[in-house]
Amino acid sequence: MTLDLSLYLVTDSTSAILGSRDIYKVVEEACKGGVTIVQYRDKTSDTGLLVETATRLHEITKRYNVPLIINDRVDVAMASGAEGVHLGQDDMSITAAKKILSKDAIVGISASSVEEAVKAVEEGADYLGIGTLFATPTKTNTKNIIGTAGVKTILDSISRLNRTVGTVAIGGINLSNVQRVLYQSAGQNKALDGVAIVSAIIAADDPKSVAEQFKQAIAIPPPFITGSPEISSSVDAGALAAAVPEVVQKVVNCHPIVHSMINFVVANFVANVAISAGLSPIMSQYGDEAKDLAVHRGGLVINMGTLTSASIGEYLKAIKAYNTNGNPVVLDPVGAGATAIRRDAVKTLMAGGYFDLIKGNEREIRQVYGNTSNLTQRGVDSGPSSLNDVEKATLARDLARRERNIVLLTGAVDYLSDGYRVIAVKNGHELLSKATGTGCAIGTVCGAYMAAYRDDKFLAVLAGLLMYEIAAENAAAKNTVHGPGSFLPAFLDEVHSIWGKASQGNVTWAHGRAKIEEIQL
Ligand SMILES: Cc1ncc(COP(=O)(O)OP(=O)(O)O)c(N)n1
Ligand SMILES: Cc1nc(C(=O)O)sc1CCOP(=O)(O)O
Repeated sequence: MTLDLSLYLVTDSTSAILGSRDIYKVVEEACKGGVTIVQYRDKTSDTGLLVETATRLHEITKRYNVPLIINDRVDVAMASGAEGVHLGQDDMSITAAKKILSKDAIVGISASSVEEAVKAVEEGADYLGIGTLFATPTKTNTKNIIGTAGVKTILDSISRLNRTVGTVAIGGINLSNVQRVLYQSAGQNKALDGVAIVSAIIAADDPKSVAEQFKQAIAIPPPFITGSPEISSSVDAGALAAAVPEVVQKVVNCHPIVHSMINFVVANFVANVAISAGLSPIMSQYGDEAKDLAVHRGGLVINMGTLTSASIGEYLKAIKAYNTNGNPVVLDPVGAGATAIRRDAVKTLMAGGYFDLIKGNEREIRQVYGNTSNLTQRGVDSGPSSLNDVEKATLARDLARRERNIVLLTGAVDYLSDGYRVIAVKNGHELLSKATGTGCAIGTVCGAYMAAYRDDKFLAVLAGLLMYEIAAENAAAKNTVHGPGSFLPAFLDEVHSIWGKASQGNVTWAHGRAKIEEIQL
């Protein structure tokens, strides 16, 4: 049997995951759905039952030409005729297992650090189970949560050894993060060979269908090289505009928490916008606090406007907490190209976690993307544009496609993309650019919108943006508004007025107001 690690199913017989279902049926359905290797992992049964279950599982997996691996127990692998074992760092050594097992037996081992991985490869492991990728309720006593950045470091280290070894990541992988796990963890010369999944398949109502969906997600061609045929790039601007009021209503009814690690110049204004919009803001720069805050299904905003020597470490702690809890994170790379410190900060943050939304002006987005030829940035203001409309739309699309996220490139016209769909949003008012904080507040609003409306992040960001920019248009139209000083309070009033209407189910505020255009690239 060939070793195909691409979709590696690890079983779990506990009531929390398997429940009252039949493990044999679940494994058989998963094999039908296309899992390529199965590990029988049972931490509590006695040896007799382990051998009996493994033997029956092996009869099933053989029918699908899928290798069966036994967790921890070389004796059970031998007694059941399974194709191999998976060892933990505290189990028998690879050398000892290889001595006992047949010469073509598969021996895999867990690795959570470069040292463990290198040692395992040198000892002749057939594959590594690299983790813990993300925190997971399936196994809470894990050593080290390493994220995609940790997996990438391990892959880079073992690729230098010039030895053949398979690799899978394990821990918290599900259908919504599997593609970015594969993309973000890829090292320079070595990518993961697959993903190991427990609860997302074993606890699923329909394991076959979920396995099929994993197969599809894993098979999507790498973005950037070719457009993905599975994902539509066409936009129905009218339908998007029509969907916005309902999203705004859902968000205001949900009153999501939004944690802003925001610059001190604008913190007060941004908090006022958030409160006026019916959101629940907290402005905390203390990364360790994020552990407690990240459990509330809110969003996090990283705004680099007033970096200090301590900021990056604090940001990384908070990003990790929100990524681990599956809650959205926004990067607002304020002044990204202005100094060497900020340029490095962008790289560190991009490698250290996942951003659901990157929001910035043209120069900031170019800096994040790495399109920096002839790019100068003197301070944190946007400066004159050097790209035409199509180039801006392309930049937003390409960054979103590369990062598998949403990109909002702000300016007189905003460009919003999820890597496939691209729209231009022509709402807003010039007065928004005449005061500090008005751009930063968009990041906070959109972070909260993505947290409260999870069906479509692209639509969530669009809804937050339109609510904000229509409020600005309403404020600017007031005859009491003569400039930035009178605009800001009027703007807060208008945000609050839309909140009031939306919370009563009144959608008239949005009628005929969205100025959205599809961009075909
Ligand atoms: C594919 C894969 N990777 C890692 C593990 C974890 O194994 P281990 O460290 O032995 O921990 P337990 O599974 O024994 O709790 C795995 N089982 N499979
Ligand atoms: C069995 C196991 N080993 C891990 C490790 O980090 O070594 S994490 C894990 C459980 C993974 O479960 P799920 O896919 O449900 O998150």
